Amino acid sequence: MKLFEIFSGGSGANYAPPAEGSGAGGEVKIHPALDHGIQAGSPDFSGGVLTCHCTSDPVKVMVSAQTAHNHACGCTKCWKPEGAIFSQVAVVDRNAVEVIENGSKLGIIDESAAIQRHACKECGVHMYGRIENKDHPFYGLDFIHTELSDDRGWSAPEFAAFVSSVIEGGVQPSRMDGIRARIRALGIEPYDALSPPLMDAIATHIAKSTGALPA
Ligand SMILES: N[C@@H](CCC(=O)N[C@@H](CSCO)C(=O)NCC(=O)O)C(=O)O
Ligand SMILES: [Zn+2]
Ligand SMILES: [Zn+2]
Repeated sequence: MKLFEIFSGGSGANYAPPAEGSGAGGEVKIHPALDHGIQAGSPDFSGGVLTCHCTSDPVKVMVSAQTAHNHACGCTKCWKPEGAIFSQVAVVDRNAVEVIENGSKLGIIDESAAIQRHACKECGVHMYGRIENKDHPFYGLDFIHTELSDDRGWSAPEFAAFVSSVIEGGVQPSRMDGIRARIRALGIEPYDALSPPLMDAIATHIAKSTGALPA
């Protein structure tokens, strides 16, 4: 199976957890779209419109396909809603992503990054992350945050990635046991990189490009 096949397979605007990230019930806050239980996706869902957080002239991006491999990501590069320590990010075929309004407000956060994040220069929200390197294992896929859409039915988060990286973002290392326990209680597994199937797929892509495995 090709990597592309494997990988294509409520707004957080007012979210403000306490500084230490514990809710009233004592739960660790992960992300507003996960904290009250993970919502299942709909098998017949076929996309929706992502809207940035600007109150006037928001950027709108049409995504005309269901997402795959939705996950919570603890890395420092993915966009997180105010107060959240994880992002929620999924992939979708780049051909299914189209900027439909106010695209002039978009700029690329870091042109040297593998995933070029096209963000609203006014509100800072990342509208889509695109890979331009054709040799990258994930070329052909865009990274999007489905919480930017009011549509319901997007694929559900399946795992938490780059969990240890939240420390790089300023989370106290002493909180990690609680964070991993909360992720497991939500019904998904915490990983310090991507999920094992995706890491295997990346390694397979590399092995085929180096010749360690037949192409
Ligand atoms: N410890 C680093 C990890 C950053 C990282 O490797 N992020 C991954 C996952 S992002 C979505 O799953 C990645 O592929 N990054 C490539 C890029 O961002 O261009 C940190 O926390 O910064
Ligand atoms: Zn905006
Ligand atoms: Zn990330």
